Amino acid sequence: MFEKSTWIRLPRNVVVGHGVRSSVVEVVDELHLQGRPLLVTSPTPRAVAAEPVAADFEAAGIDPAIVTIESATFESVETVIEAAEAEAASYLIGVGGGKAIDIAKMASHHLDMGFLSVPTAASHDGIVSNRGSVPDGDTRHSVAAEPPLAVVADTEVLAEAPWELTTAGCADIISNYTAVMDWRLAKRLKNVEFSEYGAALSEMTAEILVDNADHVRPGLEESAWVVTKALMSSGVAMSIAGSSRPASGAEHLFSHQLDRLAPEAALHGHQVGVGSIMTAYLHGGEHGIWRDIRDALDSIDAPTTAAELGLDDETVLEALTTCHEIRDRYTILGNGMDERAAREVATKTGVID
Ligand SMILES: NC(=O)C1=CN([C@@H]2O[C@H](COP(=O)(O)OP(=O)(O)OC[C@H]3O[C@@H](n4cnc5c(N)ncnc54)[C@H](OP(=O)(O)O)[C@@H]3O)[C@@H](O)[C@H]2O)C=CC1
Ligand SMILES: O=C(CO)COP(=O)(O)O
Ligand SMILES: [Zn+2]
Repeated sequence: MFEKSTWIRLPRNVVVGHGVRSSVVEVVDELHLQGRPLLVTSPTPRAVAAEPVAADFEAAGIDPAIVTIESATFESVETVIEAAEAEAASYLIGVGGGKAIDIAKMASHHLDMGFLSVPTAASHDGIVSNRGSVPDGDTRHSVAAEPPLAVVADTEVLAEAPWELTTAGCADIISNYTAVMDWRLAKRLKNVEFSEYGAALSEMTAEILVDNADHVRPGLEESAWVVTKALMSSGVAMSIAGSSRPASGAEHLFSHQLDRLAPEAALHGHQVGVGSIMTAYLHGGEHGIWRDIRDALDSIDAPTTAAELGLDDETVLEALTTCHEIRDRYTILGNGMDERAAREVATKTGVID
């Protein structure tokens, strides 16, 4: 008897383009959302986009509330839940980078409320996904969360953000190559659930971005357009898979461990990009695709070495040898890397000297 079932949750409206920030109120209206919005933001995005969006709501006769969070933690999720209750909010709007959007997504899941995603940086592929990712003690799991009802991605805002945020988004997409390699390996060795559609979409997204790398240049609004479309596509791959597997393998374990060992040293996307160079080497050896990944990162100005991440060699090696413990996700790292093997892969790929 056939007993499979799946439930793919995706946004109803995705609005991308020049100046669309001013469409947030219209998008809310189109979704028939009633009552008071709570804008969930972080310090810089508050000034860049949350306050202008709040002003648009006021002009439309709607009184919005705003809460600012500083970090991607469960305490921040709690802060937002309390603010939503205290302010009698009816729905949430995450305005910011990955931190603000993840926290809004997770709080709205807990509150059983709708949420909109308004990215201010093309820096991560959680813009559309129904996963939230925050550290939990010594571990980190991406948890099921509310997918956005709608996404409003203003390329003018995204293009004005610091360039390294956009290159971080590119690197988060380029890392899909190794994430899918790890996923296939885990399917073969551990029989983990695998989605051909999720994997194919994730790989195709990385392919299209790399093919369009010439259009990803500082000062070009078109860069924000190209990268944001890729970030959305990667998020849809995660929603199809019902897991972050299409976009998160050992290179993400490496980055999550760096977040613990050297908090705020580098952006999420940049860390996973460097991780991806090394895990591609572990998958394919000298003649694998690690050089293609390094060159693709280099071509869009993303870091390819520990020094460019602002990290010392020992921190990179510690992360490589311990990151398999951070979550129960089988990858090319297996039960962990030997220290000399870690030094060899990091040296051969030029990540450390
Ligand atoms: N759920 C998912 O599927 C995914 C989740 N993630 C998560 O997303 C996070 C990484 O996202 P990322 O965006 O790099 O992290 P942040 O949200 O921390 O943003 C990075 C930096 O950019 C700043 N910033 C954001 N927008 C602008 C702007 N327009 N102008 C100037 N500065 C700006 C932020 O300012 P400020 O400090 O003031 O906030 C912050 O300093 C991680 O927590 C990661 O785990 C990543 C991928 C997928
Ligand atoms: O960053 C992500 C995908 O790019 C989310 O993955 P995690 O499940 O590792 O948090
Ligand atoms: Zn990521």
